[in-house]
Amino acid sequence: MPTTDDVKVGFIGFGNMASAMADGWIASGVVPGNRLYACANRYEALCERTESRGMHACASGEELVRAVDVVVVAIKPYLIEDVLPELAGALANKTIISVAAGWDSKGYEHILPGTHHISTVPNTPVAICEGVIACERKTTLSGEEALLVHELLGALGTVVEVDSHLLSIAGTIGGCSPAFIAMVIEALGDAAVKYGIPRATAYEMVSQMVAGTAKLQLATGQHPGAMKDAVCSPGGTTIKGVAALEAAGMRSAFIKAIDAIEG
Ligand SMILES: NC(=O)C1=CN([C@@H]2O[C@H](COP(=O)(O)OP(=O)(O)OC[C@H]3O[C@@H](n4cnc5c(N)ncnc54)[C@H](O)[C@@H]3O)[C@@H](O)[C@H]2O)C=CC1
Ligand SMILES: O=C(O)[C@@H]1CCC=N1
Repeated sequence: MPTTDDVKVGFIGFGNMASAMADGWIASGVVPGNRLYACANRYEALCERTESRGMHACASGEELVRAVDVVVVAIKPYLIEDVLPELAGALANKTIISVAAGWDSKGYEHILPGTHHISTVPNTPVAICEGVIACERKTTLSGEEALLVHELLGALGTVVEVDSHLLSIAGTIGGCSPAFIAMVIEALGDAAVKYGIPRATAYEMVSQMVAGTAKLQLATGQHPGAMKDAVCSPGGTTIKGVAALEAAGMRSAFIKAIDAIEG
């Protein structure tokens, strides 16, 4: 059984999510580039993305699976049923980590019965080891494999284990919300630019403010409402902005965004 000292990890599909995971493993030192492998549908483009990271590019899924111990399934969810069954033989003795939204343990048992798999949904901040990785509690991994996978994923951020019926919403909150928060950063950046702050300075300020607010909540465990109240002086400036956000339906807009995905 491999350990993090010698494990070889391969990505089937090497787009945004897979490359973020590779960057996190390389940055953390947990899996160096020379133990990371990838295959994708456009080999030339793949080589550019792997070479810059010191990784191996494989010409086919078969070649990739044979080379590694742990296989990360990082293609679009609708491709999984086409791509994986052809690799079933080679995957039989491998540890499979799925990152595809909507693919739980039951789905994998259907297309790859008897294989060793775990279903997860990470997010793009894994690239700097600040991710959230939702993991289905139900897996078909052995105890040793589960320990290795948790060590690998733990290097990328906070691992949150959930029951099967919560994997979808946990994946949505962790996996999709970076897009929403990036929109918030862009919007506040636009507002800063409107009042004369240069764009680069605006994004630096806004992103640090978002990171600092989130870190404060994590460090203190404060209720977010109490954190908001602490900024709103009576008759002050912030409460005017809070009232404007409420009038614009900010809270229901976020809840509707989640409903649009989960509903
Ligand atoms: N982008 C994100 O923030 C997140 C993505 N995910 C999941 O990650 C998976 C990949 O998503 P993205 O990286 O965003 O997509 P992407 O479009 O950036 O990457 C997809 C990759 O799959 C490759 N590919 C296409 N057909 C292939 C085939 N037949 N064999 C091998 N490789 C093939 C493409 O060349 C590309 O490298 C999806 O299942 C998605 O649900 C999960 C959480 C967050
Ligand atoms: O938008 C998507 O389909 C993927 C799944 C989670 C985040 N991004």
